[in-house]
Amino acid sequence: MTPTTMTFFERFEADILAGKKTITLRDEAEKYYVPGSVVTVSTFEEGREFCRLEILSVEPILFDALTDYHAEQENMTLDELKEVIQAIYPGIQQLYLISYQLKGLLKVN
Ligand SMILES: CC(=O)Nc1cc[nH]c(=O)n1
Repeated sequence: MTPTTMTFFERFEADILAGKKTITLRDEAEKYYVPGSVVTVSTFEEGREFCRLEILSVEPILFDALTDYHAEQENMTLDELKEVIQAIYPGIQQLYLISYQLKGLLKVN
C-alpha cells in the first residue's frame, strides 16, 4: 500500500516550510514512498501535522556516496549531514534518498 504519511523531527520543520530542505534520507523501512503521491507530514515528537509534500523520487544511495550536493539539499554541510544520519541510523550504509516538493501548509490547531 502507498504510504500517506511521513514524520520529520521538529528541528527540520522551518527548513521544509521555507523550501530549504528538499530531500530526506531514510532507511529500508521508508523506501516505499511512491513518486507522484502526496503525504501528510507531522512532527515525530508530537505528531503535529504541518504540511503536505508531493514525493518526486525515491532512489537508493549509499552513505559513503553522499556529497556536498546532497548536503546542500538538506540545508547542511556534508559533515553535519553525515553526523545527523549517523545519529538517527547508527552504522547504516544503505539509505533511500526521497525528494519532495511542498504541496501545502496545514493550519495550526
Ligand atoms: C523522524 C525521522 O526519522 N526523520 C528524519 C530522518 C532522516 N532524515 C530526515 O530529514 N528526517
